[in-house]
Amino acid sequence: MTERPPRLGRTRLVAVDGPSGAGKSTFAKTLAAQLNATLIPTDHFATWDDPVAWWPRLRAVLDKIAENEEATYRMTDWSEGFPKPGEDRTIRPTEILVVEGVSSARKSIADKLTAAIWVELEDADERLERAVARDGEKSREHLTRWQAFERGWFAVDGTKARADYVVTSS
Ligand SMILES: Nc1ncnc2c1ncn2[C@@H]1O[C@H](COP(=O)(O)OP(=O)(O)OP(=O)(O)O)[C@@H](O)[C@H]1O
Ligand SMILES: Nc1ccn([C@H]2C[C@H](O)[C@@H](COP(=O)(O)O)O2)c(=O)n1
Repeated sequence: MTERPPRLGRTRLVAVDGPSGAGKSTFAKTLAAQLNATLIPTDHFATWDDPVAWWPRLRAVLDKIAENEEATYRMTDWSEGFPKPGEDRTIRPTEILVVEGVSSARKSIADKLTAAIWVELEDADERLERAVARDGEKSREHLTRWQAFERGWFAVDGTKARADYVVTSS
């Protein structure tokens, strides 16, 4: 990854995208630790009612990092299994920034990405069961709705076709 050039100012921005339950968060945590990178999960912005339209708030953070400035945002808190406003988080300029979550590799950020990684697991039922096992049975309805939404999003955005790497979960 460090052989590829930075495209967000001095920062190498790496996006880990793919459908819910495929293993993005798990993969991205390991990747960020190995690269000594800062990790921003899009869960810090998304809520059930706002799956992707929060983007301007994350984009504002990325724009500050591109200017080599620190940036602060209010995290969504999922600790009780539902989204509520959480604490502020400040991100400092960094050599490598990993952004992980559905829509993190969206078309509008493609020219700033050092790498787009697509994490997938073909079996949609298995993905749903993994996500329900993670979040609890009460989340099944939300997750089912979310997975239907993201299918449409990915089809329109064409995310996978732009990926530099495809990681297949097993
Ligand atoms: N390779 C794997 N094999 C089995 N289970 C896995 C694997 N990778 C992740 N999981 C588990 O599957 C669940 C979903 O993984 P994870 O949260 O990383 O996916 P995600 O793509 O980030 O999902 P979401 O978009 O819903 O946040 C978690 O409970 C995780 O521990
Ligand atoms: N513990 C969590 C965290 C997030 N979610 C929601 C947030 C999104 O609506 C959706 C997918 O998140 P992404 O992979 O895009 O970061 O899941 C949740 O239900 N439980």
